[in-house]
Amino acid sequence: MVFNWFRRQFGDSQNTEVEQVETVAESPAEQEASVTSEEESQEVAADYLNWAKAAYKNIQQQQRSPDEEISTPEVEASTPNQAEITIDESAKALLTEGIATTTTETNANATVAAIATSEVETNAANLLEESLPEPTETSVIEETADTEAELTSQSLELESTELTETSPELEPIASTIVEPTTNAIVEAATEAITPEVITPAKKEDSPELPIWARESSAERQARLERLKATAIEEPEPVIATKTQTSLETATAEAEIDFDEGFLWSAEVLASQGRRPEDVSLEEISWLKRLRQGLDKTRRGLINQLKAIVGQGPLNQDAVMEIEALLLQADVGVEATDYIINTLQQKLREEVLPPEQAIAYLKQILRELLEQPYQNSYNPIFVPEKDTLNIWLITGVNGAGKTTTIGKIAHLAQKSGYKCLIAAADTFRAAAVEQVKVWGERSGIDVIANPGKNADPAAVVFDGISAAQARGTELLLIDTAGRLQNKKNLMDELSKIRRIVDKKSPNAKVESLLVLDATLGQNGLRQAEVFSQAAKLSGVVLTKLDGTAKGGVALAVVKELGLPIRFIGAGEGIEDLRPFSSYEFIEALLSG
Ligand SMILES: Nc1nc2c(ncn2[C@@H]2O[C@H](COP(=O)(O)OP(=O)(O)OP(=O)(O)O)[C@@H](O)[C@H]2O)c(=O)[nH]1
Repeated sequence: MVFNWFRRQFGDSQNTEVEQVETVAESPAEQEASVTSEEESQEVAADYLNWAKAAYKNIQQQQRSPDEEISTPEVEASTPNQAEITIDESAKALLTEGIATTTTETNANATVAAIATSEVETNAANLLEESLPEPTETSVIEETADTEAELTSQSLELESTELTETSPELEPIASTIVEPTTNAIVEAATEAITPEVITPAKKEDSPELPIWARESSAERQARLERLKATAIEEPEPVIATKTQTSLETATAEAEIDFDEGFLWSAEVLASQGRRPEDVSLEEISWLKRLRQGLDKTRRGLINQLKAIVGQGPLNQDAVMEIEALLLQADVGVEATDYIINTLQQKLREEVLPPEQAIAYLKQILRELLEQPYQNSYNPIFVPEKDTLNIWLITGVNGAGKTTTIGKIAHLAQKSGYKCLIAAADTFRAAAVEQVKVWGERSGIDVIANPGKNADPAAVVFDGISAAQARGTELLLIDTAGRLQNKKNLMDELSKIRRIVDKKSPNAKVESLLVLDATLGQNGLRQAEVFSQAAKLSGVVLTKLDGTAKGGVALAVVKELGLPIRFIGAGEGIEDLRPFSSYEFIEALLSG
């Protein structure tokens, strides 16, 4: 059975009404109730440990026989609450000395919620009468599409000054675009978008650590070794029974350690109602990478927040301190105000101990990230099987568009979708070459036009023709981000959209904006321009690894009202996953 990486579930159900395992946030009262006694919290911790052990054992089995069906591991623990508690002495020691304290914030009563998927909105309203580009030569990389060969190439004369690779600016430069219909549009420079660079003040690490991290790392390592020795079988060498790609080999050979990162990842998955026998090393590794990636943002936040929030009702000084922390993490003014007001209201009513105050804060942040789902955005963002889904990928050059396309193509391929890429960012030859490289990496064909100054609209046309001929399920279109002004950008994107709607009126069309998280608040200005130019379905937030501005995710949602659909936390092909507000906030604020 294929694991659908977009749904994070096995199977490729074609239902639009899909069931999704979802964490239902506990109310603070429930959270309080769940930590009434030390004994109970130890039981919850023991459940999580059992879950982690079962998942670890299952992953070991997967590594031993990658081709075999995943079988249910001997240790039965479908959810933490149902898990049998059979813990040896080492595990008990580990529990009593720490893990229990970390579980109080999490949702041990994860429930399965059915969420209806609504039809993807298509923008048929803007369908205008426009002649499509005239057919000329087009090449298909890797494989020639046996399609309606009336494919097109129109010269697009553009005099543009190339911006530097690292600059996200859209410079105002006079340009001339010859439309496929030969109507020349001469645009004078109108607007400039010049991001400011805000460098947040660096925060020193607070010495305060969660209890389970207080012991020395040597002691902790020894404890974990004891646990492994007594409770977990050592993995046997991997026996590959099929020809593996380099990626598969890398995954199969990856180290699997029953360490803190594994325990944390297991707890996050278990809290969402996942079953240990359905969890793969890739999922665990991703969570570990996400947490590691958000390390810089977290270090500036968590310990100081704990120190402030734990003091009881917030006075004005404390509020200002929290405000400053959130703003430094690039959470933005609007989101910060919302968070502070909500938190303050709660803390006025009752005094919460630090752990519970943090749990409540997590709930506020999760709810904030999920706000767009209450206003017309579908929480499920999954390509529909046996249908042509067209995803337009937009964003300024350098934001990570090409990389994102490669990573989504990889996810699609792993999830059993027939995928194709159209390289319609034709402004820079290197951009097309990069898409080709990513296509090769993920084994996905790329439709491109080898000619200089090829018309992006023509490439889109060709891409759709090829996708229709091949029964493609997901067509990813790389669009240009480096247009000289807002009018050009809007014209370009709306032209592409018109072609998509006209050529494939039944396709499920989505537009994703790729934003570079390291730009923090400055990225929001780009987002505003793009959201005016295209009806966006959501945002892909890239480069979350290594930035202290991870809080920008909250600003994106609060200020633009857009949902985050994917997050990228690294340059590798596996370093992008569908966004989960629960996992993001756990990674951002884990102790
Ligand atoms: N650290 C990190 N780097 C990333 C991530 N995503 C992309 N990058 C890097 O960002 C740089 C720009 O990425 P591209 O995908 O080429 O960006 P683009 O928007 O397509 O820009 P053009 O290639 O100029 O069209 C590359 O060096 C990527 O490896 C990420 O999540 N983390």
